Amino acid sequence: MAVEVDLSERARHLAAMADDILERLEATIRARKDNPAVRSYTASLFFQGRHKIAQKVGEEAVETVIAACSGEDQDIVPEAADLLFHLLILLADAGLSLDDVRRELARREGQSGHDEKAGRPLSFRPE
Ligand SMILES: N=c1c2ncn([C@@H]3O[C@H](COP(=O)(O)OP(=O)(O)OP(=O)(O)O)[C@@H](O)[C@H]3O)c2ncn1[C@@H]1O[C@H](COP(=O)(O)O)[C@@H](O)[C@H]1O
Repeated sequence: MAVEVDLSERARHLAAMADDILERLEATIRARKDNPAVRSYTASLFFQGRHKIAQKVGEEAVETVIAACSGEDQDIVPEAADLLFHLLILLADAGLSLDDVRRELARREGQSGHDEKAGRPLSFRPE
């Protein structure tokens, strides 16, 4: 019983930490968008525009896949961080935020992916 309490406290702690850094990073990214700094990588991506940002998201996603399929499991972590960072930039470029994604995930909460897929019109189910 005591172990269960410890585990759930640890899970809450880890979730709070994750929220924190994502919130801070999102705020930094928004600040770079509103006030571009000369030596800012983020600002340089906003300057290059949507296609470049989307391309970076694609590259980082592929690098995450490669790490998942060929490296040590720990190698996924830095690639996942790159992917999340660039995804936040893409959201910000589109005037969207983590809250929009949170709302979408909350909307889906409790609905099995299998059930959702089975409920799609046939035209959305190629296989
Ligand atoms: N979390 C990150 C972060 N993760 C990855 N990167 C950068 O993302 C780039 C992606 O790596 P790549 O090798 O794919 O990129 P590249 O080859 O340089 O780019 P391309 O020329 O291929 O487009 C690297 O330059 C990384 O340093 C990041 N750059 C910034 N941040 C955060 O954003 C904040 C603001 O950074 P600036 O906007 O640079 O001030 C920082 O304080 C950090 O908190």
